[in-house]
Amino acid sequence: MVYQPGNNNPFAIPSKHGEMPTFVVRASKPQLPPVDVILETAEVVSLPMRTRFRGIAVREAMIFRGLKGWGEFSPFLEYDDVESANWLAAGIEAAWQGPPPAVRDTVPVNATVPAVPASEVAEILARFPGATTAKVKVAEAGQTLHDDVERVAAVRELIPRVRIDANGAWDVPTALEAISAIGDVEYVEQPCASIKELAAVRRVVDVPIAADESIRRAEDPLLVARAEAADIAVLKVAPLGGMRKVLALNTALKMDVVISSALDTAVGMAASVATAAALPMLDHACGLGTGALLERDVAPSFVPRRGAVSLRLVTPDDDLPLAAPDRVAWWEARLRRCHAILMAR
Ligand SMILES: O=C(O)CCC(=O)c1ccccc1C(=O)O
Ligand SMILES: [Mg+2]
Repeated sequence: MVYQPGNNNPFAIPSKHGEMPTFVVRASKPQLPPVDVILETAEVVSLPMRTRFRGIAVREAMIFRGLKGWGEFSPFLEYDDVESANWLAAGIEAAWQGPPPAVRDTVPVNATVPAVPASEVAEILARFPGATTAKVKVAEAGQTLHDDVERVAAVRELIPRVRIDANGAWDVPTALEAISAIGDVEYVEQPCASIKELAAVRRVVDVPIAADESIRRAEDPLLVARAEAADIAVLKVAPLGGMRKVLALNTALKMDVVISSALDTAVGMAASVATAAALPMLDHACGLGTGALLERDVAPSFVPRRGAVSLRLVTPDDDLPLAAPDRVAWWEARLRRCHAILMAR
């Protein structure tokens, strides 16, 4: 924490020229609420999806209330505790610090198209009214390049600006082949898994390359920029440890950014939208319309209207779709382990 200047410090002594001294006090780490305080208000929810996404048919999440509102803790089930601890830091920040100051109150969003057959594209896009950009999942396991080409073509007929996300599934030659087969796109998100491969693809193709996993799952989120491996940074608030962490990264990266959800519930989405709303510059649609992919949410979802979502605080509904007792116990144990990791950081 930084206190300055010393104007309201009763112990400050003005210099002989009359200025008050500036001094800086740094806490060793941000204040963490005790884990039992978090657990007092915590609920574990189980949210069915309208369409399977990233292999997920039911989204589980823990939400809890702090002094400034609600926070979400929802790392994907397969993530380890060290990675998941970032998600907890983000939830605690939302609940005990609240959002940073906004510079806009709506955020343009892309339609998010899971790896569905081309025949289902229109029905998915109808959930994102007014969207002028669509993000299409490609390179799904068990599917072919032909499936991707057909799906993207079906999207393009309805929404001209398309970005694709391969989630790191291609090697370099496959990425080059796929990018040329799929044709004109706004950008290609995470075509390959490693930073080296991203850089190799980027050197050869004209389309911009976006990095997602190479930032949010990396030891050092700045490596992508140093390696000149991407044009655009896709930043997710929970995996990167919170709203202020993402705003700091945005400054450090000196790249165009897109804020995207991690399949957040409305509670996590409020923090993601608040982050996008606080960016000094925002030139691209964000991936914050995924509430439209949930059958049920913890509060009214951030569903896009006229291609944008609106900034707002979220209070969960009274009748939450609660998870079964064994799942609640699993999430409580995970919360305790991740909290211990944050205490030790
Ligand atoms: O960016 C979007 O349109 C939606 C968010 C999204 O795609 C996503 C959601 C959960 C986990 C991973 C991803 C991803 O971008 O890879
Ligand atoms: Mg992605």
